[in-house]
Amino acid sequence: MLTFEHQFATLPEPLWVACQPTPVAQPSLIAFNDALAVALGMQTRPDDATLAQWFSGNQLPPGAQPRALGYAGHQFGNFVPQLGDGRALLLGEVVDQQGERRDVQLKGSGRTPFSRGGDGRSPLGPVLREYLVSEFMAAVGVPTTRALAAVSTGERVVRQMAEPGAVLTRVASSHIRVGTFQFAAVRRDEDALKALADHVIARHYPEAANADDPYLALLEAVTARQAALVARWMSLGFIHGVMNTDNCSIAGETIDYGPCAFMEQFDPQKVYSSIDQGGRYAFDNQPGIAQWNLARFAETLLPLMRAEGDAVVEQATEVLRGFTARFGAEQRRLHADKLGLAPESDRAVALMEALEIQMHQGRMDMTATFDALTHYAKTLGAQALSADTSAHSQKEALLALTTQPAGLTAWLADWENAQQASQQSERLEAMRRANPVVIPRNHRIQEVIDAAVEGDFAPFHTLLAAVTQPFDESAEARRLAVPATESEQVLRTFCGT
Ligand SMILES: Nc1ncnc2c1ncn2[C@@H]1O[C@H](COP(=O)(O)OP(=O)(O)OP(=O)(O)O)[C@@H](O)[C@H]1O
Repeated sequence: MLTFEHQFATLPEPLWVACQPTPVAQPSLIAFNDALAVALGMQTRPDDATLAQWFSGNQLPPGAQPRALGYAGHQFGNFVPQLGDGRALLLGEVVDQQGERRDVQLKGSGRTPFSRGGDGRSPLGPVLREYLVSEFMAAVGVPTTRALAAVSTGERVVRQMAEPGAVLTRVASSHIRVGTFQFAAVRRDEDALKALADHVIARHYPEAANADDPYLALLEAVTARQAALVARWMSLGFIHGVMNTDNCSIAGETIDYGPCAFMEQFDPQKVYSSIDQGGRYAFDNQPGIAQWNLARFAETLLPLMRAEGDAVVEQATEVLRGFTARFGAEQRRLHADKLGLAPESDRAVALMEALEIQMHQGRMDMTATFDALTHYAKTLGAQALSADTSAHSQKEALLALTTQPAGLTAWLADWENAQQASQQSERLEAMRRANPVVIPRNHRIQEVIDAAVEGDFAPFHTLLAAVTQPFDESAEARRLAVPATESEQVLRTFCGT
């Protein structure tokens, strides 16, 4: 059993509202994440029917006290003072086997006081997308919310057309966002704001409590986590798609997988989301947007900070400026890993910039490029040891990915040079782990959703197995790793609300 606690209930009530889920017609379990359930402390697994009842919201798991959390947010730069959990309910918190607190939340469980005009529901497609992508992120070590369960409701939800409905159970270090702070700040409720900040410090950043100014230290800690997070996204070609302040997690986890996508052909200005018409959340804009979101966070904290007047603004600005250096340091480390270079290599950044130009000009698939480069590095290492001759064919495989082989050949010569000093097996291992074979490609997700809408969940389970073993080199993994052909490409993603 999961033992639910309610630390959030100690926060003042404008920040949350008690609310019950709305039962669904015919809950049926699509997926349950047994490994995560065990990590959360579930010792015996209830049967599927019970899990379907619990994780559709039809019956509450023992101890759960559902709450909708309030939050505000800048959406595409425009401030909305009240958003909140319009289709989600926090069941409670559990302490996992590591002693960490985790929120367990239903998403798609019916209307709440924050629903505005919405129906409180979620279509099946976005539930499967979030399940697949968040579990992939966890498998490659990117901080993320997790998927515990997906349940179909037996009801239809009406969007562009009627679609099957589903409920996702999501687990997070917490669901507190920059928007949660904005919600308290816009009400000028300093007590709620302070209670929230103290709660976050106690839960996520206890070391900040001992700083001269705990709230400045909180800003610094959240800035560090966001910088590290966005660097990880960039290293995988991940485009979040809707980096509003209400989707900027205070715990530094990826949250809200609505219109997200992994870039295939490398393009720094790539946008998938149909609602991101101005390209605000394009691939290369993501670090700057994260910093912008953190500035909105800083604004909410100013009244709590110790210094006053210009001094407090200067201090906060200095911390925000630090984002760039933190992001850069993390990115350098990740670049070195992706290229199979020693972490201290000063050539990683220049080589990566040059490779990005090659990938862009040569219309190269980003994931396939790094996968092929990893293979090539391995054969080069083997060649040095045993005169292996497959390096030639690995190089050919890499060159087959580009429309500009001359440019890539020249780049490879520079890279091989830099590589020579770094051929130890642990470097190759780090390179492999920085470069997954399988990612949840957009067209594969779409295939899974199309089959699931017709009642066939087998493709979902196949893809889930592959993306949660993303470094696997099996034939099935290789099949799912193949980039979309031109006709298969998914050019636009949708919020899925
Ligand atoms: N079908 C719906 N019914 C009611 N409210 C909704 C619905 N879809 C979205 N919302 C609300 O609209 C706002 C923005 O939606 P958005 O898609 O960013 O969030 P979400 O995907 O529902 O939630 P999260 O950020 O927790 O993953 C949120 O307040 C959300 O609760």
